[in-house]
Amino acid sequence: MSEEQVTGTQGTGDTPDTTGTPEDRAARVARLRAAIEEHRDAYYRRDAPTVSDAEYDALVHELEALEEQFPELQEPDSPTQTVGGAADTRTFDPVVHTARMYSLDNVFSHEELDEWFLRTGKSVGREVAYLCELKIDGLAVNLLYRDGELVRAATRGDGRVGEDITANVRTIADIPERLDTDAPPAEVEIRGEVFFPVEAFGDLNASLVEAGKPPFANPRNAAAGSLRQKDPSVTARRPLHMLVHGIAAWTPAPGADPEPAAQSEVYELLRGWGMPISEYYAVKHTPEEVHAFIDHYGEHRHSVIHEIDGIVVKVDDIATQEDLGYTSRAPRWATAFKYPPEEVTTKLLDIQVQVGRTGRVTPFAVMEPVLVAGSTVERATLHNAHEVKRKGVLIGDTVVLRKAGDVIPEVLGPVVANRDGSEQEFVMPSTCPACGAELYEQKEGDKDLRCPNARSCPAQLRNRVYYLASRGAFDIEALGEEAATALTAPLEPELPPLTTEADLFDLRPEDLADVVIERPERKKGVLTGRMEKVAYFYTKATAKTPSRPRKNTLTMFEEIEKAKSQPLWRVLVALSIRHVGPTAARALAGHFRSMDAIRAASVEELAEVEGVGTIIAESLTAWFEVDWHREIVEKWAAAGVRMEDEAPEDSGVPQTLEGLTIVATGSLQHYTRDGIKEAITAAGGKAAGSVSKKTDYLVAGENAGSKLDKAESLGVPVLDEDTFTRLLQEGPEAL
Ligand SMILES: NC(=O)c1ccc[n+]([C@@H]2O[C@H](COP(=O)([O-])OP(=O)(O)OC[C@H]3O[C@@H](n4cnc5c(N)ncnc54)[C@H](O)[C@@H]3O)[C@@H](O)[C@H]2O)c1
Ligand SMILES: [Zn+2]
Repeated sequence: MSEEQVTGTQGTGDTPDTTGTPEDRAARVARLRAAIEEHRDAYYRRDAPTVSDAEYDALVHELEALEEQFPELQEPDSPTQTVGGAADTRTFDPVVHTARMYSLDNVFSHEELDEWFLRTGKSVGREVAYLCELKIDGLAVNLLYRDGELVRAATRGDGRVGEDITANVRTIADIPERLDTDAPPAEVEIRGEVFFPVEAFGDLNASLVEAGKPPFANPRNAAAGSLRQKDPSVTARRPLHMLVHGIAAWTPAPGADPEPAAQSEVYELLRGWGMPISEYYAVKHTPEEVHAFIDHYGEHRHSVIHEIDGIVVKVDDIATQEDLGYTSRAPRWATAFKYPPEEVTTKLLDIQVQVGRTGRVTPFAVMEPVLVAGSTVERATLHNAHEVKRKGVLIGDTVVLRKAGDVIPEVLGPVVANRDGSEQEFVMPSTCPACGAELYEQKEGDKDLRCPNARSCPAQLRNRVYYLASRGAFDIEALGEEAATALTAPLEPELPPLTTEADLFDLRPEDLADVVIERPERKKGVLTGRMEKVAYFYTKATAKTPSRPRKNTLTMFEEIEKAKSQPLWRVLVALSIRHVGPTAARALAGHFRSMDAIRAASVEELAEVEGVGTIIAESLTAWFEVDWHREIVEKWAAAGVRMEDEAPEDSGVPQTLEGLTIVATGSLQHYTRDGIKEAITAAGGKAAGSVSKKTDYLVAGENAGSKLDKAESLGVPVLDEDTFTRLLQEGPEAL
């Protein structure tokens, strides 16, 4: 990066700063151009960008806006007018492309896309069909076939001159040496994208780290770096794939296949020749259909094996493409709709460890807060010490952080080029940070380390208490994360109100009068960076009023009281027995109906219950063998927690769903996630979590995602909410 960090107006469509003197503007334009060229060099030549694509795009966007508003600043060799990249002719032989390779223009919103439709529609003068396809985030490659034989493969380079990577490309299994046709054209260039499957990325970085080599920041760089190797045997070991998306430089041969007249026909022809074609393209006839295609893949961006950064929209008819032509850097007949970025770079400030509910000690990344996919992220789990090593990240690194929609944020890899030598390797502690106990591996060679002090490690106890109050267990809303800390690990008194969850239902408000916790101080909701001590459950005494329980504390006690009559499956979940989540707990409660019966059952009897199995059965029996575990159940029972469910006959609910397995997905109007499962189970059905061939019905609400796709592909009947209600009331005959 240049001596001075040039950053752009992040995001899209922001107007650049156009105030200031013409000299200021010219200087800004010069700085932007220099920074963009530097980034291009790092990205295309070294396969190691130092900023995220979003940051790069923001620079380009600002430059474009300035050049548009002040035409006197335009230059033919500005990065806005040229295809990014240059052939590295010291490592590779240069290749002059027979037909130029272009970049693509971008739009960042549906409005901008509509403007593009309007522009193209106006130039063409009639309605046209559009071919929509996924924009593959990989490396552009040009394949030259002469008389049906692959004779040369090259990178894009600057669009005119690329790099000869023929030997490397021959190692990619997707790419045929010979076109599967008896009548090939005399010469044709086939263009496409080489990519690195997202799933294989973690393994590649792990093996690089192990060999003492720098890891890649993301799959796109892994593709480029793997292909642009001096030694093709290195490329051969990488799981590269290719998808092709265009032809150029077609020279006919007598009697050969005719040149296609539409982009969609190109794909049919290429498929017939044995070339790898994406299965996700479609011809659309109206802008509305194109918008819908874009929205669909915006939601299903991750069901594809490669990364996608957008959708490419192309005029389908090739004669019309030719009429529309090209600018100096991109076709006018196509544009790329860019999705909001999911990858950003940020600083890895520290790696800390946390102790979970079951004693697992996991490292997590503490990062400079950064906005990605709509939310601010500052932490991400790193799973275990082994995973930290595999990723090759060091404390102090700039890292690529990826957050996809609602998916948990993930640190992809380090930006090695930004290291200055001050970065530090993470060292996994050998003792528990919460209780000091020596950590152990549960099984020889386990990647996870655990704290053995299950009963009284404050961190484990706190997390169990937080969990037992959660929505899937007792559902005690007023007992959140902070209250769980205050009950089990307060600053004062030294002996916390709870030293085991067995005593939860025996707590009284007066036991909590002295509890003080320490927490980050906020002024008007904003963190001040200082810590403050607060009396947590009680108000502070003043000269006039004595200390008394806060409203929230009283609510917590009311909710704890109510929790005593929760159904058996919720009690089971609340016990934090490994592998016994809501689904298994429902199955167990449905079958045995009482805690005593579950406790008395043998491993075999437990394992026989549908949805339970040996692992859960063994985990249950082992759990009941521990004294302090049994004490929890006994103390809860003595305090009045209900330990059995009413018999199904007594429940009065007609068993309309007997023998049916039903999955619910999406948001429903009259049921919560748990509510619908309860309704299904109460009516004798099985509420399953995922769709399989055994699923009888899928109940789909609004924004149903992958489960709906799966059900449709397996032919599982899909019900809307009203139909489900009818099924519930009248049974399957009613449908
Ligand atoms: N982080 C950085 O420092 C840095 C530097 C330079 C470029 N970049 C990134 O690279 C991109 C710009 O590069 P670009 O000029 O190559 O443009 P582009 O990647 O936005 O679009 C052009 C390319 O898309 C490819 N493509 C993928 N799927 C396609 C399909 N289905 N049909 C047609 N083409 C398809 C083609 O190979 C074509 O060359 C931006 O995303 C930018 O953020 C990042
Ligand atoms: Zn511990």
